[in-house]
Amino acid sequence: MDDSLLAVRARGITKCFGDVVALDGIDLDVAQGRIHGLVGPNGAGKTTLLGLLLGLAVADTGRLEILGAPVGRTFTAPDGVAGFVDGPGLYPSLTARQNLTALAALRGQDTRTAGIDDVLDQVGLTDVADDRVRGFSLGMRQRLGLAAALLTRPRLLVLDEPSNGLDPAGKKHVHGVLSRLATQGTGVVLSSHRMDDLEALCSEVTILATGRVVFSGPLGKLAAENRELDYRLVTSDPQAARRLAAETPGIHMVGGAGGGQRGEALVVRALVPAVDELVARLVRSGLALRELAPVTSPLEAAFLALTEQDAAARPQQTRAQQQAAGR
Ligand SMILES: Nc1ncnc2c1ncn2[C@@H]1O[C@H](COP(=O)(O)OP(=O)(O)OP(=O)(O)O)[C@@H](O)[C@H]1O
Repeated sequence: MDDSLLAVRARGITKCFGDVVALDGIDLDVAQGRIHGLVGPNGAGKTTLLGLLLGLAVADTGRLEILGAPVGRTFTAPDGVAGFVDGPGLYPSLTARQNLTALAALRGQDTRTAGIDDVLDQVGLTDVADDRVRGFSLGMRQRLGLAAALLTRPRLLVLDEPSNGLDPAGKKHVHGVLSRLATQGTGVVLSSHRMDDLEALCSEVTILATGRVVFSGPLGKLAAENRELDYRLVTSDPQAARRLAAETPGIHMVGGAGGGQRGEALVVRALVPAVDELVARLVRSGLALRELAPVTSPLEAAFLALTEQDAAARPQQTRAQQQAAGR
């Protein structure tokens, strides 16, 4: 990838807290205009990594470049970066609008032209703009935090679990905002435990486990290359579909056509090319394919497999163990 188009370029990033190795040699590339998901079990290092991108902490070792500029060793948000970890910092006794006005004034922006009404509208908080934040739900605070970040017109947006507490309408607003920002060229890095959100939003993901990257790349690569998944198929002729599936190389029968819901679904385990071949055979035989979907999403399947493998192979190291291993 052309480095000049990278919003984030991290190489060999390590961060310890006392004896705990929170990040252990992280490499990460995030292109401008992409939404990049960070996923991993509790304690994997997601918040620590996001904190480094926001300038809330500095790495012990490694090289971090944000929007093409190397990050120094001071606790300052790199230019063009906005976002939050552990929830946005807001004044509870002020209204939503007053919070944004205060933040804009602190940054030296003209509060009349800062676009406060526009960002409130983008995150769907216009109706409660003059209510005090003290009474806001978690989801409303998250949306106001996003509005505050938008005011700075960031070129890199960093969000820790932005979907937390969002109702479906709030999620629609937040997803819309992030997708629009990415279309306009802003890089977005966000963490989440919600695989469905990540799949809906992100073009690429990094899976962290015990402070290390176990996968980083396009979501499609997880489905296409990594492993067999279970797929559920509904066709116009379940018995014929079952026969064809049994004859197709690389297809393993898991259940269905009798065992499936309402006796009509077939569940097979296969890699993507074998599923493609099965679909071609179904169509050639004149069967209608009415549904085809993975039973567990590719991201969830990869997440479980990769993080379980990692946990079995390598429990989280302490700094002393890491040094003893020569790293
Ligand atoms: N300030 C700190 N002091 C001591 N240890 C810390 C600190 N921050 C993080 N850690 C430790 O670093 C490791 C990574 O924590 P981090 O919060 O980055 O994980 P996470 O992936 O965000 O987890 P979660 O999904 O639970 O939010 C954990 O073992 C955690 O206990």
